Formats: sequence, structure tokens, C-alpha cells
Amino acid sequence: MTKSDQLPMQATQVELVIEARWVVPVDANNTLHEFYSVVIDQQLIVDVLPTEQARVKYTAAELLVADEHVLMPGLINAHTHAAMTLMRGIADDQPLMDWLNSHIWPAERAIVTERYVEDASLLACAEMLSGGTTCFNDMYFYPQATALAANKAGMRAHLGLTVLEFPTNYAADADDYLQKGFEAHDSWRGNALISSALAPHAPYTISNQTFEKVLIYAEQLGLGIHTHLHETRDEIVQGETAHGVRPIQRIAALGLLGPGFIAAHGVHLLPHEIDMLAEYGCHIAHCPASNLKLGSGIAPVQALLKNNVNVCIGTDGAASNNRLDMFSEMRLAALLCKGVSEDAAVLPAHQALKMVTINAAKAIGLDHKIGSIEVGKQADLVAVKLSDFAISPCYDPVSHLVYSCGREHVTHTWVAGELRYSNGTYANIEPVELKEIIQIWQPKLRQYKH
Ligand SMILES: CSC[C@H]1O[C@@H](n2cnc3c(O)ncnc32)[C@H](O)[C@@H]1O
Ligand SMILES: [Zn+2]
Repeated sequence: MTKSDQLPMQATQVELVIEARWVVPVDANNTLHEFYSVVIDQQLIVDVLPTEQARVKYTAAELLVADEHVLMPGLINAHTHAAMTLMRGIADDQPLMDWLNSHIWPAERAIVTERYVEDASLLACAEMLSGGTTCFNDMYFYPQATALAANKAGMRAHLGLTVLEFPTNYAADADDYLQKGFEAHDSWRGNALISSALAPHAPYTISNQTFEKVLIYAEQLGLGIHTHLHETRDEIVQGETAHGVRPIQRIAALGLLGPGFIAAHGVHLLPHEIDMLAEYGCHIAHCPASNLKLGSGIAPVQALLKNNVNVCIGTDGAASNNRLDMFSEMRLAALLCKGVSEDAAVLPAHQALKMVTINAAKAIGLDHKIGSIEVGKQADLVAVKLSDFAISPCYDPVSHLVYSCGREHVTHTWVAGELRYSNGTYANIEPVELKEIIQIWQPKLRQYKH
């Protein structure tokens, strides 16, 4: 058969094609595509190709033309406490230990119930989806309630099966926390958007015996471990006084360090401790805004990167940040790193983008599914409009995403191929619901306002 005898190619029917001005896949080559399309079917990215070719090759049930937009992978918030949204602004201008002991823990003791966590987490999901965050690594009481909220919003959540030694409304002691965490883990096991990790709160709230149990369970169940570590100087002094060694040394001696270990903060780290994190393949969830606001310090990001430690970025909770805004967090991380190191070349825009996408996906063990725009991965995507006058002109969309844009430039957020947020509207959340949640809880929390 000659070429001219061949039948015309049949177009493949797919659910969705997004025609974008730019696509930033976030790959090893720092690729930037112009006039490209991303093709989505059954939750997955099935093709990434020039729009001219996509128009021939595919027929889409739905076509979205994003001709002033850059399409990027969904942002992943690598450390948060979603349910703290309703405590936003409740205790500002306090150092960590006073903030926790005198304000946050008393408020949590009085207020936090399963209902509270579901309501506050829904508010968090709304805030995060509108800012381009598609997945969050959480740590809070009643993780099953956080999962319910994420599931309703259509967001991906990595639940922390949280552990403390002291009693709360949620659990009586460490074994009870673990038991309740496993119940949440079991009941959400089959859900494609929900996964979990063990989340012992911090070295100053967890005994050696409990850390040992956490390690055994993590190994048995194949789960990661997510904890606060070396957030403040006080924590380290307190740890040395109580245990004779710095907290990270204690954690290492107990055998917890490894590729499933995420340390939130890592503000105060000595060079040999950075080497140790690198050697064990641990991850740092850098939370620059929370660290600055609580006066904790600035994490040694340049040294961590130089030593090949996987660094991702988290907001921490809304009571210490006070936003769940991954765009401002990414920008702050890049600027701080340059300023502290007195080197404008460190942490360039592509690397900052990796921290909020693929690096975070690696940290939570989901990099085979999310974190980049790649054929076969879940279609967790964000469209960001770059044509507003306030951020014009645009010479380089990657630079724009990191240094010029804010979350207000996000127009569309998809999770697993489903449009969850677009131009001020949520697929599954009514603004009136959020209003009611705020009206119910704000009066109860007001008395704890500092
Ligand atoms: C056991 S649930 C999580 C627990 O952590 C508290 N928390 C929130 N932010 C921080 C932080 O920056 N460092 C330490 N602990 C934090 C939160 O209030 C919950 O009690
Ligand atoms: Zn935290």
C-alpha cells in the first residue's frame, strides 16, 4: 500500500484535552513546552504533545483552551495541619513553646472534636485548591475527619496517623493514638486519593518506647514516618537535657532515619547532621513562613541541597503561617535561600518548582503517581494565568511562577483528572457551607485569642 492509499488516522476519543500556551512538566531537563496540550483520560495523563498534533490525534469530550496560561503539576503541601485553619490568627507573635503550651494546646483541648476537624479541614481544602495545591501531607487529631473533608473536596491527602503521649479528646495515650490511627488507615485504605504515614508529633512529646513502636509499625505496614524535628534551639537544648544527645541523634539511634522519614522544619542542623540526613535518604519539609513567624530561625536549605537532601516545602498550620499558600511559600523559600547564602544563583526557579511538586511527591512516596506532568501519572494539574497586567510582561513562565505569580493567578485545579476548582467556584464545596463553618466555630475559639 502506498502512502496515499493509507486510510486517514482515526482520532482517539478521550475525556479531556487542555490546550495550554505553556506546559511545565517539571522534569530532569527543566523542560518548558510552548503551545502544548495535555491529554487526560480516566484520571491519567495519556499524552503530552504539541497542540497542532493533539488536534489531529484526539477528539475530546471536553476541551479547555488555556491560551494565556501555564499548566503545571499540582502543588503538594509537604507539611501542614489542615484543621488549624479555624485558629488562624489566634495566637500571633509568640515563640513556638509559648505558642503551643499557653495558647494552641489549651484551645485544642477545649475545642477539637471530630466535627471540628472535618469542618476546619474542609476550609483548608478550599483554601488550598484555590491556590493550586492538589495534595497535602497532614498531621492532626482525628485523621479520619481530615480524610472525609479531603474526600468531599476531591483533594489528595496523605494523613498523619498522629501520636502524642498526653491525653486529648481524641486519644488517651500513645497506644490509643496508634490504635485510632490504624482504624483511620484501615477505613480509607481503598480510597485512591487517601494515603497515610505514621506521625509521632516531635522528640519533645514522644518517648523512646513510643518511637520504637512507631518504627515497628511503620516497617510492618510499609508506611513512612512524619515528625517535627529541630524546629527551634529550645527543642534541642531540652532534648540534650532530657536525653543527653541532640534530638536527631536520638532519633537516629532509635533507627527511625531512612527514605521514609520526613522531618518537618530542620531549622537547626549541624553539618554532620545534614550528612546523616543525606546518607539515610531522609526528606526535609521546609516551612519558611512558619519558622520566620514563630521566630524559630531559617533552615540551612543551601547546605541541604548541596548535600543532596531531598527538600520539599510545607506551610505548617494556618495558626503559625497564617496562610496555606504554596505560591508565597515557594517564593519565600527561594528568596531566603539566596539572601542567607548571599548568592543569587542558588535555588533557581526550576529547583524551587521541584520542591513544591516532585520533591514532595518523593517524600510522601507518591512520585510514581504525582509530582510531574508525565504520561501514566495522575492528572493532578494547575492552570495559572500569566496575562494579568500586574504580572506582565512575561518572558519566562517558570520565572513567573516562582517570582511574580501569586495564588490569585490560579484559574483551574484538577485532581485525578477532575476539575475541583475553577475561577472562584468549587466542584464540591459551596461557599455558604464554609461561611456556616466559620460562623459556628469562630465564637467558640474567640475566647482563646491571645
Ligand atoms: C498531634 S497533632 C499535631 C500537633 O502539632 C501542633 N503543631 C502545629 N504546628 C506546630 C509546630 O510548628 N511545631 C510543633 N507542633 C505544632 C498542633 O497544634 C497539634 O497539637
Ligand atoms: Zn507543624
